[in-house]
Amino acid sequence: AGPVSAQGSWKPVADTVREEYLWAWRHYVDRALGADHIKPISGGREDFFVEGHSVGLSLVEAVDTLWLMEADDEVALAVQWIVDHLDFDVDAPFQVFETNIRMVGGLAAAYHCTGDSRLLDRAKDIADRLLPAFTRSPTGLPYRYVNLATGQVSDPETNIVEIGTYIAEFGVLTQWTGDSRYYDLAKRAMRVAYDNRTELGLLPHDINAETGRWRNRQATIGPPGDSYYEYLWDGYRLFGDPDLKQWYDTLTEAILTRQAERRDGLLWFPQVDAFTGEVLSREQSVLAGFYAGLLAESGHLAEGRAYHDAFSVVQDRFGVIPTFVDYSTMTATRVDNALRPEFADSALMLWLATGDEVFRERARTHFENMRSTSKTTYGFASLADVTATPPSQEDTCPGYWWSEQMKYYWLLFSDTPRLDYRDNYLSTEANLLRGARR
Ligand SMILES: O=C1NC[C@H](CO)[C@@H](O)[C@@H]1O
Ligand SMILES: [Ca+2]
Repeated sequence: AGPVSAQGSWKPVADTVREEYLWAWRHYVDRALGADHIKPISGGREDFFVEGHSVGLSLVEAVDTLWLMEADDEVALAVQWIVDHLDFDVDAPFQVFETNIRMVGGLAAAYHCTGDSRLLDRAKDIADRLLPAFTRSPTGLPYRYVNLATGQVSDPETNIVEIGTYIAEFGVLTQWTGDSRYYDLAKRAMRVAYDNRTELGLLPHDINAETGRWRNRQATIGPPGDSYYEYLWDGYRLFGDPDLKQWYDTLTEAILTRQAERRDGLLWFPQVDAFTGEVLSREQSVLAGFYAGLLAESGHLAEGRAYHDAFSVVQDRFGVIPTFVDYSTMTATRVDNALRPEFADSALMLWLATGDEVFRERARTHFENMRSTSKTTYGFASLADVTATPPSQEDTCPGYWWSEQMKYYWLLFSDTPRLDYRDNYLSTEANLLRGARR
């Protein structure tokens, strides 16, 4: 069971999370089975990776969430669809980073939860189709796209997220198949970026895969820097690799020394010039909210709490956190929000690290505000303008919704027996790669 708490008071919220999820899932099955996305307002279908060819993205993202919710009939339906219909022999370029965290991760998590080796076979199949992006790169930094059928690679103008967010999914594949190529290729790419850190110990975020040279000067813990740092720590936590911990600690020390700023008692992480430390922008992406959880789990609990406190002020002010907020004025500089899960992600991490009820309260507000603004005819919709009255919706639901926030809420409120609350691992896409209790 989770940290000791008044379980009874949270059960009704957990039940509502599960009801809403299964309600949305039934509409997806009835109207968009096999589509990457359902269009929640019109009930239509939408492709994500390649226009005109879906690969069942939302279904793959949903399997471990359904399993944790003990919706075993739905799990069986999803697994059967994967076995019968999921085919990666697609003659088109797929984005390597997105395909890894969503499809490799989703299938690996489905295997971890169900033990069905056909799912591991599929995870290996898609991972193998991504490898040319790494093996055909002169530096080991992967190209951004690979054609899943021909292995043709393209677009070296990449960033540290898209070269550095593989070690969790590739590492468990190495563990589960015995093939060390996956781990070695993922780690090699991370090393190239680390070895090119500036004298201040900071990393710019854009890099060229063919030359290994930086393409910009700005450092950020938000996109497209965020999950590079996340996966250094995660790789150490999952596989005990001391290199990854040393790289993480070195970079995090520099971030906390040179990139953290307190304003009106709140902790923020502005964008800075990686070579001089000059503050370039005080905008915070809603995606940067994950960093509060990463700091908390990696030995910087005070800073993790403080950064979540800062984002909690934003949630209280706007209801739903805008995609970009300038913290020097507390104004939204981008007013949309594509059902972003990061505030709930770090609320779960902080609750697991502290048992402090405030993080469940904040996650409940996140859930209630999402329900009241995003729920529509056939599911939950991204928001075009969180500042409008009422907030305006878009006819799309991102694949990560099926894997992330609803799973975070469920784990926070249900105390499900299917999770080992003391030893578990959720990837940056909330794919459960450790801690399933069958
Ligand atoms: O790491 C990620 N970045 C963007 C998405 C959520 O905002 C999601 O794909 C994942 O959490
Ligand atoms: Ca993430």
